[in-house]
Amino acid sequence: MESMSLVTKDTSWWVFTLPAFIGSKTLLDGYVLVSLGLTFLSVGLLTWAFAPGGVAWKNGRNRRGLSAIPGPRGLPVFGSLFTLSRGLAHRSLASMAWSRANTQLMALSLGSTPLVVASDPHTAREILTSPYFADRPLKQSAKSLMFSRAIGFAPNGTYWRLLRRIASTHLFSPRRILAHEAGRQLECAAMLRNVANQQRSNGVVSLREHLQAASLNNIMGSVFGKRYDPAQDSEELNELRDMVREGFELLGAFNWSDYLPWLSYFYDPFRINERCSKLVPRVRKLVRVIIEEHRVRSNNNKSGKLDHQDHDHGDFVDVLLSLEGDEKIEEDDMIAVLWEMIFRGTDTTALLTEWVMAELILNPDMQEKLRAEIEAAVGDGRGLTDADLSSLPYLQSVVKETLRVHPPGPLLSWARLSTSDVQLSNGMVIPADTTAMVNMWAITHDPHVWEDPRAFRPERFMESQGGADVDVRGCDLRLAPFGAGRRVCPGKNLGLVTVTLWVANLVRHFKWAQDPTRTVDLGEVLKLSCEMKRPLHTVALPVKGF
Ligand code: HEM
Repeated sequence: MESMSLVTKDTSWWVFTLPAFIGSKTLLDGYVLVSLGLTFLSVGLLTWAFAPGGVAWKNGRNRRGLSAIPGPRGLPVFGSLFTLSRGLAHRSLASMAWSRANTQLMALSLGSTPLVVASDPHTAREILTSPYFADRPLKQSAKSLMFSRAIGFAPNGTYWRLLRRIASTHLFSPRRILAHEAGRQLECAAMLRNVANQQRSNGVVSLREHLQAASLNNIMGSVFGKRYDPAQDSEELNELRDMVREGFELLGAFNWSDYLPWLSYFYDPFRINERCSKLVPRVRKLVRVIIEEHRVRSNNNKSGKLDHQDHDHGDFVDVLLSLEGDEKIEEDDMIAVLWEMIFRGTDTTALLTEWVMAELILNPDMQEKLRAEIEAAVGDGRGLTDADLSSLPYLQSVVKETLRVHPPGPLLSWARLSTSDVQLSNGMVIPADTTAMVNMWAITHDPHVWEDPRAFRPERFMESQGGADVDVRGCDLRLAPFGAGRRVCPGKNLGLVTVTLWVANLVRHFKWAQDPTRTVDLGEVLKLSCEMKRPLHTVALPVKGF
């Protein structure tokens, strides 16, 4: 689709035609280089001087509606690339929007890419729910890693709708989430045991490693029907972990060439292309083996060797393999879809749980209150189930407040792309082929939207204490950490139920306190998601009776 050419189109033609055109044998001719440099500089300066929003908004692109879209000029040629390429972009963009009073919409240039950022709930809703913003710009790394064929980056069209429908019915529907409850419980029990062992032997617990292991195994269970035992499957597990880590790095890395395509000829500090092309065959190999195992099992099943309960409790691979007719998808597409699920499902769940636990360690009174609520609900010593979670309002409020203060995707992780001019209710028009971001962090930290936004106060969501009843799943844009509209996160219910169950069990079984040698630090680092800069180290004292 044409709009997808934003960062992927081939721009190499000029390297070969330009020398001939200006009568020189080589591009490295001194005269040519100086002329090119001067032309480049003048065009850069001219467009910069006359374009609010920066170079990518030249020719009045930001003035198509009744009101112009305001924004900083940024630097010639680069625009605001430096603001987004390092540090905490959500915070820099929020400060910029607040100081310029550009919260509704702010125009920026990322090299040659025009970008708008919404930092208020109303405009955010208009963008996220518009059918003309149902595409995403495609980063080079995502394309190289096959994500253009997976749900998150596939362009809005028949193929994407088919994938969404299959995933909603067979992976994320309430019935399927319930069917995988046993797996969640299993991972949770293993995590609690490992935490207890580490506390016993080391006197402290590095919680992140336990959360990441549980998260990966949990998603592997629902998607691939495969759970790893670290003692027995260490080789395959290490390979999988290594691939996931490499993929995260590649997708999360800021690739300058996405915005300045000409840079790719001489500047690729992270060796993104080279690393992607090494990773893809490894992914294919691993996923193909698992698909083949499923094929063999399914053939045996057809000949009556396996029982039928597999159909109900089957995993996502079984589902994809069973598709027929128009719904049948190619093996490479299947690999892309399955691979994406591991990516999306693993880090978000682990890092959100880590943020919740960090806040509970810093607020022991809240931790105590939560433990008391859980005990009152399941004091008879039985295990907590998914069904118990909805009747624990304080637990729900703690998770919501964490999503507000530490949204895992502060810029909603994946931007949107306009496929035609979009008229907003404030009179601004966002032109076609514009990348749009919603700064959810700015919204959840805006004092006009939330009272005392920097304070961690779960009570603000307790209806019994006059708090607000906010649905975080995309209905209320004051707090929409899973996005909204047709591209809202399809894994939101699975993510929420997993995090809530794990937090409840972690608090029920242990009293969590600061490790005096490494106190809790709420510093952030923004990669693919926003995680704690320093992994959480903590003391976990077993609660009597468990
Ligand atoms: C705490 C957990 C999670 C958070 C905070 C989160 C957040 C998000 C956000 C902000 C988006 C972009 C939404 C938009 O553009 O409006 C997204 C998309 C997506 N998420 Fe999640 N997510 C979580 C868990 C999961 C899980 C567990 C899965 C699957 C196993 C998943 C799969 C996806 C997919 C496939 C998309 C792309 C949807 C599309 O483009 O059509 N997410 N997520």
